[in-house]
Amino acid sequence: MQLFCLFIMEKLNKGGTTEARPFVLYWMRGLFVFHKGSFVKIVVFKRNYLRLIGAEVRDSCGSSGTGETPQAFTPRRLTARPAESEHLEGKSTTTHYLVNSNKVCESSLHKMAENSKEKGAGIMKKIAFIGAGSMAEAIISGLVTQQVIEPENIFVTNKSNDDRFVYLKDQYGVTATRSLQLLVKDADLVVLAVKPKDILETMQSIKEYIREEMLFISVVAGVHTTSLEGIANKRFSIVRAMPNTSAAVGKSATALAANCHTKDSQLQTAITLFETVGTVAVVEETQLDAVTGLSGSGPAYIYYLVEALEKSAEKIGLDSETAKQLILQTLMGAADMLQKSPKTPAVLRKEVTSPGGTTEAGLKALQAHQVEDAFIACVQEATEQSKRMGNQISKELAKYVVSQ
Ligand SMILES: NC(=O)C1=CN([C@@H]2O[C@H](COP(=O)(O)OP(=O)(O)OC[C@H]3O[C@@H](n4cnc5c(N)ncnc54)[C@H](OP(=O)(O)O)[C@@H]3O)[C@@H](O)[C@H]2O)C=CC1
Ligand SMILES: O=C(O)[C@@H]1CCC=N1
Repeated sequence: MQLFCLFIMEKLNKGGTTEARPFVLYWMRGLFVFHKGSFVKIVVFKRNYLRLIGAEVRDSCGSSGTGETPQAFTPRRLTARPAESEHLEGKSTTTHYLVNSNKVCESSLHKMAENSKEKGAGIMKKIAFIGAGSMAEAIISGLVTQQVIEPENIFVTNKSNDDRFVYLKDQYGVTATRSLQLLVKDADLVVLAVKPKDILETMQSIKEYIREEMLFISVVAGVHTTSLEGIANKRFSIVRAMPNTSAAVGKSATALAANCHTKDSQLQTAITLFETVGTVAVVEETQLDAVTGLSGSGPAYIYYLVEALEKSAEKIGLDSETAKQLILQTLMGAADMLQKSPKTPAVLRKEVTSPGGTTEAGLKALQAHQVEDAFIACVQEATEQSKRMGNQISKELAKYVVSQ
C-alpha cells in the first residue's frame, strides 16, 4: 500500500519537474489530515520545508517596469534549498513555494510565516465571499480555525440557497447577506468563489462595487484576470488563486498569480490569507491551468485512490474499519516519508519492492493496467479542461463586449 502512495506521487510528478514534488506532497498531506478529521487535535504542526523553486515568470502586462506592481519582478532563477519553520496551533503552517519573485523574497515571506495570524488580523478587517459553496467554506473554515479574523467580519453571499446561509452562520459565525452593497462595503478583500458558468452574471452584479484599492481574489478555475476586468469594464487588482479543499484543515496547496494592477502589498496580503490555510506558491498566470489540473483537482484523485483501495480491501476479505485505518495510516506514513526523506519517490518505491516479492507482483498489475498512463492522462485532461473553460469564457466575453 505504501508503495501505491509512492507510485501515485511519482506518476503525478511525471512529465513535470522536481519542482512539483513539494506541491504534490503538500496536498497529499492535506488530504490525509482532512480524511482523518483530526485537524483540531493537532497541537504541533510538522516541520515544513521552505523551498525556493526557479521558473521563468512572465510579466502579465506584457512589459517590465520599476513600479510597485508585480510586473516589475525581474525574472530570476532561484536555487532550490530547504529552510524550516515550526508553528504551534493557532498559527499558520506555512510553506511557500516561490516561483521566481525577486520582490517577494524569502526573508519577508519567512517573517510573514511567523506572524501571519497577527498580520492577517491586522490586514484583513473584512473579507467578502461571493459564492458560499465548497471552496468558500474550505477557506472560511481555515480562517476561522486559525483565528485570522473575527468570524462576523467574514461576509458571504450566494445566489439563492438559504439553507446554506443558516448552515454557515451556525457553523462559523459568519455574516450572510444578499445585499451586495453591504457585502462589499468597506471590504479590504473580496473573494470570488462562484462556478465559471456563473461568472458573467456575478461580475455584472458586483462591478459597480469594485473599488481601486480593493483586493479582488478569484478562485474560479480557468477564468483569466483579463476576462474579469473585461466583464467589469474596469482595471483593478486581481489575484487569481488556485487552492484546494484541504484549506478546510489548513493544508491547501495554493498557487497565486497577480495581474499587472496588483501592488506588491496586495499580493502579500493574498499570500498572507492563503498561508493561513496551507502553503502558497506564486506563479505566473499561464501556469494556473497546470496547477488546477495537478493540485486544485488533486484531492479528488487521492480520494479516488482511497475508494479503490477500500474496494480492494473488501475483495481480499478485510473488514472495512480495519481496512480504513490501515489505508489511512499507510497514506500518511508514505506522505511523511516523502516529506522527510531526501530520497526520491522512485528510490522509496524500490526499497519496498523485494525481488520476486509481493510488491513486485502488485506493481506488475498496475503496469499491466497502465495506471501510470492513466494518471498522466488524468492530470493532462484536467489541465486542458481548465484551459478550455478559460478560453470559452474569454470568447463569451468577447461577444458580450461587442454587443455593448
Ligand atoms: N471545489 C474545489 O475543490 C475547488 C473549486 N475551485 C473553484 O472555486 C469556485 C467555486 O467552486 P465550489 O465552491 O466547488 O462551487 P459550489 O457550487 O459549491 O459553490 C458555488 C457558489 O456560488 C454561488 N453563486 C452562483 N451564482 C452566484 C451569483 N450570481 N452571486 C452570488 N453567488 C453565486 C452559489 O450559490 P447558490 O448555491 O445559492 O446557487 C454557490 O454558493 C469554482 O469556480 C471552482 O472552479 C477552485 C479550487 C478547488
Ligand atoms: O473541478 C473543478 O472544476 C474545480 C477546480 C479545481 C477543483 N475543482
